[in-house]
Amino acid sequence: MSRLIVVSNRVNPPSGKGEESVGGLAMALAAALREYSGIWFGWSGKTTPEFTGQLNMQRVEGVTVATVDLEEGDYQEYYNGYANKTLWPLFHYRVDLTAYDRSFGEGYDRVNKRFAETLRPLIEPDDIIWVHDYHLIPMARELRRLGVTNRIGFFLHIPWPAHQLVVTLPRHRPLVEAMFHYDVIGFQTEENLQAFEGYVLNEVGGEKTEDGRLRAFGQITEAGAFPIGIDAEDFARITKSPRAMRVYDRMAAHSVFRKMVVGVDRLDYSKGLEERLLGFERFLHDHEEARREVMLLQIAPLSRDEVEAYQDIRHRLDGLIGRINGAYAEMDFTPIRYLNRSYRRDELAGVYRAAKAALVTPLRDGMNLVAKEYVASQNPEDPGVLILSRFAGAARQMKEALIINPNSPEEISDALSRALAMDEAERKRRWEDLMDNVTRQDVTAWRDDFVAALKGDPTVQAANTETPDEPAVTTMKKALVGAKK
Ligand SMILES: O=P(O)(O)OC[C@H]1O[C@H](O[C@H]2O[C@H](CO)[C@@H](O)[C@H](O)[C@H]2O)[C@H](O)[C@@H](O)[C@@H]1O
Ligand SMILES: O=c1ccn([C@@H]2O[C@H](COP(=O)(O)OP(=O)(O)O)[C@@H](O)[C@H]2O)c(=O)[nH]1
Repeated sequence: MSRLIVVSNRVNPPSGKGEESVGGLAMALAAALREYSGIWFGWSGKTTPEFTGQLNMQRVEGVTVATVDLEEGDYQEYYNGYANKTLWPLFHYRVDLTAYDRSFGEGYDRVNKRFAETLRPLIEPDDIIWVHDYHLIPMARELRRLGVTNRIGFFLHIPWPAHQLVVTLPRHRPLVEAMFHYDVIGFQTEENLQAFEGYVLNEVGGEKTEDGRLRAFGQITEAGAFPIGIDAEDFARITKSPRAMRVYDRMAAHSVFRKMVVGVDRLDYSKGLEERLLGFERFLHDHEEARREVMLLQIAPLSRDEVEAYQDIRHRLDGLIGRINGAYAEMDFTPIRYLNRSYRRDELAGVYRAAKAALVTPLRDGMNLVAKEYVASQNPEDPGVLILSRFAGAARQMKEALIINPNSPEEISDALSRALAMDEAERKRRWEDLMDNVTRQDVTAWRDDFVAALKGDPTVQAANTETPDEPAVTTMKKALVGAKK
């Protein structure tokens, strides 16, 4: 059996203690690799004065984890720079925060080359290689330059933005050209896929082949939508763990005669935290009767805190929360509890279960796994209500959530009052539908669909020839779904 080599900037080996670092990508890959005896390669999270290229190898629960340190300058230009000051804001529609600095692009290319050179000796002829996210778009190009002919796939965890935004990047063309060195490219949603196709067809004169693949820059690649999921089974298990139960009991005891609403997000401007708080403030303003009754617990661990835009949002949130609590707190009641630390997944599961509603209100989000985790930890007999931004990738699947526009404080306020007043029958009906989706489209389905596409499953290719008008990846996924029944 061929090995799976997963490559991502953030590497997060499962410790078995639920103490993994925060972020959906690392959570999902830890779960996806659990059943593969593969290799997980990426950044160690540490920096050194000079790049050594030395591999740190460890074996964790059947997975070989291989990491490399970054040189301090590379970390600044590649991670803080091109990845998080250029691509992240631009791909989340924040041109106003996007830095177009040439040195960042150079650092980005340099690190991708260094990663490829460090990984190269580990690759065996039958391995399949799966590269993740915006930090590593040029990885396949660099590996091909080193003579790697293995199948290589790429999955973008964040949105692919509209054509007009992509072209604001001074070197957008080489970036997209680099993507054509992959055999398969995956996006979170059909909308992201269409935006990518729109760029390829309209900006660089690319075309669709008869079997639905994309041809441009003299290369052919296969692009598809593969919505990521959570490990729903494992989440259900941790929800019943002693630690989750203890947290649930504590939170439930605190909220006797009160209703708790929860938010859990990295402290990131894309998560719509300010807008959420303004919506909550509006709710308190409009619903006098709820003022001593409803509290918001917002967990927001710090993220990318060397980047100015993250420091700015942190300061703004501190001010806003102070203002709202100052206006609406009582001597024995504070409406917003705000925590800048991270919690273990089992602790989160207990908190989610105790919350009558969850506010997931990003302004843009690739997927948002918190939305799925909230659903997976509910009590089927008394489930809470998910309030979800239409701009999260998750909204494409989770149609029975209360879908809102996060830019509107009134919509957030109205959704809150509707959620907190919703009768049990409606809550159950909505939850069952959401849970069905979270369970069916879980992380295993995501991994298996992508890996099957990357392997170019021959039975699926036969299916393609029968329906030439359909994109190959779509046909492939249909065949796989059929096979699983
Ligand atoms: O690695 P960091 O810089 O600390 O950031 C954490 C991760 O944030 C982003 O997560 C994305 O992936 C999730 C899973 O697909 C998805 O649900 C979410 O919408 C995305 O924002 C980032 O894309 C990852 O690379 C980071 O590791
Ligand atoms: O204190 C925290 C806050 C968040 N998370 C996890 O971080 C992930 C966040 O993923 P999501 O897709 O929602 O957003 P991202 O941070 O990747 O943009 C989820 O699995 C959360 O359970 C965590 O483990 N502890």
